[in-house]
Amino acid sequence: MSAGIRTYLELMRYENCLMAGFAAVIGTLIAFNILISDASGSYSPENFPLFYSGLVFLVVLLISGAGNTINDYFDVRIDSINRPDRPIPSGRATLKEALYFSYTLFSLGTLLAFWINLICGFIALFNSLLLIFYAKTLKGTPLLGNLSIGYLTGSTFLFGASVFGFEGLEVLFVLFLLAALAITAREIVKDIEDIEGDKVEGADTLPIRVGAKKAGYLAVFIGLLAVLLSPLPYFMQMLGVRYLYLVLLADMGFFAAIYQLLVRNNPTKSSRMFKIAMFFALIAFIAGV
Ligand SMILES: CC(C)=CCC/C(C)=C/CC/C(C)=C/CC/C(C)=C/COC[C@H](O)COP(=O)(O)O
Ligand SMILES: CC(C)=CCC/C(C)=C/CC/C(C)=C/CC/C(C)=C/COP(=O)(O)OP(=O)(O)O
Ligand SMILES: [Mg+2]
Repeated sequence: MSAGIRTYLELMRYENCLMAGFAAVIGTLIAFNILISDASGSYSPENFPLFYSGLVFLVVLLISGAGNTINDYFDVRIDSINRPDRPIPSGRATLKEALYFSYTLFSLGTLLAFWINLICGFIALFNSLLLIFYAKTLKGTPLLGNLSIGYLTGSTFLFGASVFGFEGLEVLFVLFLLAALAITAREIVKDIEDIEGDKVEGADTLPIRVGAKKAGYLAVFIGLLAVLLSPLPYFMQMLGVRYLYLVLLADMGFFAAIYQLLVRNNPTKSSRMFKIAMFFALIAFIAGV
């Protein structure tokens, strides 16, 4: 029986896609907010690009969904050990269905991105190719794979800001950096969580290369760096004081994630706490506009 809608949504990991799309629109909002206060006066409050913001959301939703799907396509063997309940190893979706679905999403997302402007189009094209390269090859490269996902997720903010061309890109670099650091730390924690299945499969991840303890210390260092830099958007006057109060809540979540990893030696709970903290950080970004 062919895969149903629910299975395709599961393949996309639609919750991640919604969060990524939301982050991209926040990037558009924050860039616009900064550019309208710019002395040149080339932007005014009444001309917020609502239609293009919808396109930004849709492009990121499609391309991140494509990235999750192609990831499961190439991970079928390792997932049959670590995640046997996922759509492909469980038999609810075939490899061919997943591959065609992924390429359809990549193509649609990239075409829509070029509709916005050339910078958006080239970011979408580059990210699509990187997601395929990650799933096929890069994932098995210690740390480089983690950094790729960090860049890709952080790039959602840059993508949203690139609705305004290059000037949008430079104002959102700090948010890109914060997200990239937080996600990279979480990706290392996820590799610590998957170390047994990865060993059986002969994968070459950072925890397998240097040991779970040292990999954990690196994840903690990167996570703490993100927390230390988190007040920057306020002090750089990109976001208001509401951001500062709420991001301190998110920072407590990051500390809880670090506690779960270092003290309780629980990478599963740590990974989940990282994700909750990132969600609060997203809320902080929007509250700070
Ligand atoms: C310190 C500070 C203020 C950090 C900012 C953190 C922040 C706002 C991050 C944004 C993260 C974001 C845009 C997430 C979207 C969801 C997503 C695509 C995450 C990447 O997930 C890849 C992961 O491997 C999926 O795994 P799983 O969640 O287990 O399915
Ligand atoms: C900005 C634009 C146009 C696109 C960005 C698209 C985004 C947000 C990509 C980054 C996040 C993402 C969707 C990554 C997909 C690849 C993925 C699931 C990586 C993690 O996979 P594994 O390392 O295999 O771990 P699990 O499969 O166990 O989660
Ligand atoms: Mg995978």
